[in-house]
Amino acid sequence: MNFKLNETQLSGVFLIQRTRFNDERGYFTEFFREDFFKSQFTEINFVQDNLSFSRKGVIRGLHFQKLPFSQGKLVSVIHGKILDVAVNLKKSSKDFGKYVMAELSEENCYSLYIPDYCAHGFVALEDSYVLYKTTEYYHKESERGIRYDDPDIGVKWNMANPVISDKDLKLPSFKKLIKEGDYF
Ligand SMILES: Cc1cn([C@H]2C[C@H](O)[C@@H](COP(=O)(O)OP(=O)(O)O[C@H]3O[C@H](C)C(=O)[C@H](O)[C@H]3O)O2)c(=O)[nH]c1=O
Repeated sequence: MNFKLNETQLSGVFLIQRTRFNDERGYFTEFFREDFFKSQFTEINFVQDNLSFSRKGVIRGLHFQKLPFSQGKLVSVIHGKILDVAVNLKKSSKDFGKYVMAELSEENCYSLYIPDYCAHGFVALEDSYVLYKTTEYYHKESERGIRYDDPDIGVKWNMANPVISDKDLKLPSFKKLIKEGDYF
């Protein structure tokens, strides 16, 4: 099998190492195999693929969709390098409010599986094309998020003067999100 699953310090979030076959022409790598995922995760069914391009310095996130439209995500980098972040929003979890960060790049062939009870975001360390599969369709009305620089979550983005959308700059704090009951 061309995939190796590694646990992270956040329960339910997994780093997947993809095999890359290099030769004089370039390289080949499998991005996704249903049999591998079904063998590791029982209820996983991806329904949508997304591609976003981010210039160096862009931060997108921290986003999630509320139940019943919550989305598990399999995040990969086709070209470039990102620091990918998942934040546990499951109230009953020992990891509630904690985050994990993983470097995903074309070079390291890592993908990150993020369960649907996590918020997701990333910073582009280089111009990057990010391809990710989701286990639920986009549902605009269910979109929620937390400010990228929330002090209670404390993500260390290591990016001076990041480029962030107006929409993301208006996202609530983690404390406000909890008050509104927007957690799992
Ligand atoms: C996510 C999404 C967006 N759109 C439309 C809505 C906007 O007109 C435009 C840009 O959307 P947005 O600014 O929300 O894109 P991102 O900031 O990259 O949002 C994503 O970034 C973080 C990191 C995520 O994990 C989520 O998938 C998602 O929230 O694409 C769609 O038509 N379908 C979609 O699935």
